[in-house]
Amino acid sequence: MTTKTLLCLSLGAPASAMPRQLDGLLPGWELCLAASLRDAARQLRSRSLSVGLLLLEYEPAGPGAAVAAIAAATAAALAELDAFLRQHHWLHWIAVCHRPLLQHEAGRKLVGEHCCDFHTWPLDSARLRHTLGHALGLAALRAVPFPPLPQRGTNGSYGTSGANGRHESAAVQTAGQLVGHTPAMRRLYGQIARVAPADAAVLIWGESGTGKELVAQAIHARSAAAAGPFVAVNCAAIAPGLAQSELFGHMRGAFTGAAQDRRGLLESADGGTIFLDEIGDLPLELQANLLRFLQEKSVLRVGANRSVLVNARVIAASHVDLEAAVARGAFRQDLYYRLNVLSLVVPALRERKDDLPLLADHFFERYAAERAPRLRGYSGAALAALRGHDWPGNVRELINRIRRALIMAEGRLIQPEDLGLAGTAAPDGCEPLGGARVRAERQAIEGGLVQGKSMTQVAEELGVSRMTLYRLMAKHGISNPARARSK
Ligand SMILES: Nc1ncnc2c1ncn2[C@@H]1O[C@H](COP(=O)(O)OP(=O)(O)OP(=O)(O)O)[C@@H](O)[C@H]1O
Repeated sequence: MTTKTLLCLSLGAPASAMPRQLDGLLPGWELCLAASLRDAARQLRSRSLSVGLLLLEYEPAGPGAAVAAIAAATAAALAELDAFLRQHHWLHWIAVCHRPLLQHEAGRKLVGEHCCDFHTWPLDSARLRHTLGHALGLAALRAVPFPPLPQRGTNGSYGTSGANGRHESAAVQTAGQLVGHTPAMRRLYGQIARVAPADAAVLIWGESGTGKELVAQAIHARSAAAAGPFVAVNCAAIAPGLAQSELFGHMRGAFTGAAQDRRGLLESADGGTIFLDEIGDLPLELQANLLRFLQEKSVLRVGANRSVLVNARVIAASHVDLEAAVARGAFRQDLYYRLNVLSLVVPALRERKDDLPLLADHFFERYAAERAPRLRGYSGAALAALRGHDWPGNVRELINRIRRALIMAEGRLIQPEDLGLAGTAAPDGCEPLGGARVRAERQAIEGGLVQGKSMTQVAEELGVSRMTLYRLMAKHGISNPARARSK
């Protein structure tokens, strides 16, 4: 029997009340309990969940006090919840509340906008189970690997109304959390769908802020381990002295301060995926241990004399050239080969500028709670400025600029200066350097390949290693002509 998992977020009542309220109500469901928005966000980061039950315990002050008695504190809590639900809109939410909450405008709006159904106390448990089963079924339908991509209409529109009157079609909303419809992104979606079911390690390369963690999440969500945890570790952020115990765990007394046995991050990813971001920053000593884990699928806690079997898939990511790190002796070659079984390249934003309007609309909606209500979208000049910029910080930079604009904009439309991009729109007839650079790179590779030379020769002439040549070919979607000829 497959496990039915549910996030239960209870607000407005003591955390201890929740297990009691749900006791015996939902047999066959595994409940992930969260008593705060922060707690819920944490659960959503570490698990792949598609259905959420919102237990809204806000009660009026007393009988008859119904509508007016929803205190200011409750209104503030509802506003905070509204922002949270906007952020986690891909979940199917079902609300359980007291009837008076629905007589209050903020409560009614929140449930109406974010939830696919609601129930009031006292609960009809059979109907609740039916609703939850239905929501899970809908979520499973939606989880079909990357739904069809949005079709650009004749007027350049994409579906229902987005920030610029463009449509954010259902496809955009649900392609995991990755947004983009350019050939480069479509190629990436195809690669994600292909590597997800395999059990091998995956290495993701891409500049900082391109979305490597989202790609890792998308692979996890489509893998056989999707119901298990997704544990993300930033190798660059672990304190050097603690790295061994953080990753592999420790036994009580193993070192000063080890007051009890503690499992490491690898063990907590058992049954799921461990995402090792900035893998190039992992100290050499730990690289050896990680290699052992990849070979033996077991971990030895610090101070332990027996190892524990752990079944976790490893997805690693790097924004630095690991091959160069291997050449410098900063990264183990055997680990590099072990991790690089399946590799993906996430394209930089400057290489897929046709995604900018879609991404801009997406973040306009995602951070809607931060914007002034009068703000309607982007001016033509702002869209041109987005296109004219080179995006060294990639999607993360785009998010930061849009969030700044949502707060700073004074008019009804975002202007280039709100984005901090005044004067960056590409003047007619002059191509921004980023685009020109990418095109030149592609032409040089294609030029070398068509002359029937071996990959080693082409790599030598271009002044890069063979691995880098393969990586660049994947980035530009250039296939190996020798392989194509032999088909
Ligand atoms: N294609 C995309 N669609 C929607 N959001 C995206 C996309 N790519 C990136 N993002 C968002 O951009 C931000 C940065 O993405 P992420 O952290 O995955 O990048 P990264 O490549 O792992 O960065 P770093 O190398 O610095 O760790 C996140 O908020 C992520 O949600």
